[in-house]
Amino acid sequence: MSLLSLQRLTKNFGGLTAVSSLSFDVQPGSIVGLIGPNGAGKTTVFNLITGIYLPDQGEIMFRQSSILGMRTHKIVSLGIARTFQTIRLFQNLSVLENVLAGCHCQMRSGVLSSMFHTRRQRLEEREALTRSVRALDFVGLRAQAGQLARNLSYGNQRLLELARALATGPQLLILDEPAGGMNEQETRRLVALISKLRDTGITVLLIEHDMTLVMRVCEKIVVLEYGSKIAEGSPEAVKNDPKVIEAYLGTEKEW
Ligand SMILES: Nc1ncnc2c1ncn2[C@@H]1O[C@H](COP(=O)(O)OP(=O)(O)OP(=O)(O)O)[C@@H](O)[C@H]1O
Repeated sequence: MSLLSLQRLTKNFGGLTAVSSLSFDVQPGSIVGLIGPNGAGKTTVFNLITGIYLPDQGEIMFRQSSILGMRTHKIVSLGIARTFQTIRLFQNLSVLENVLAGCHCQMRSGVLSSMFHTRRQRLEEREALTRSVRALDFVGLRAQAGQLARNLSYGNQRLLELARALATGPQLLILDEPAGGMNEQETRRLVALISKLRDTGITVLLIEHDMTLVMRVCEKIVVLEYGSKIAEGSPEAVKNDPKVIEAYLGTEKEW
């Protein structure tokens, strides 16, 4: 049974159809890549899944239930976390504080509990701290927990975003160009981390222009062009698909 199922999703922006009747499934425990030329609609798909946009048509099922129309924080609490194409960190907060901020939407205590610092709130804070430290450990940034985010290298800032998403305890992790701006060594480390994530039972859906990374880590690849799916299958099958080759050759820019 699928963990995530997109069914005939369509999103228009004025006269432009950014995503057109798109359907695909993500199986639990898999690593799926969403690729396509610039402007193909990949980020829009992520924004639809995470509740930033509402589709004009279609359905989004997570664990067999519709998440259509839900607010982003509700979707996160159900077990979907994401990172963004451009780094979105609190640069003047510490590495640990950045991860803790990501846990915030999981907390149930209200304003009154915060004001009076109730037992429940203290418990939730301690749990958030444990999860945050564990996430930093996972990405290899525990030793830098006290540093300001802005003092981390670019590659480590990307890993910090990954840790922040991980600390929410997701079943599905959505990564928008996780290797963007990384050097070769950082990319290799990321590939190992993504495989390690899957080994812990987390399902990964990623957008990535680095084809070597995509081909190396993904079991399934979905290819978009002008908002429509033109291919879906194993890296080998997709690489040799004439429609994909044509779309790839037809674009001047790197995927
Ligand atoms: N909020 C918006 N309003 C209007 N048009 C938008 C909006 N978001 C995206 N688009 C348009 O929808 C199309 C798909 O954009 P999207 O960012 O999803 O593509 P992408 O495949 O992620 O591209 P890239 O690889 O460059 O990040 C583009 O033509 C884009 O200009």
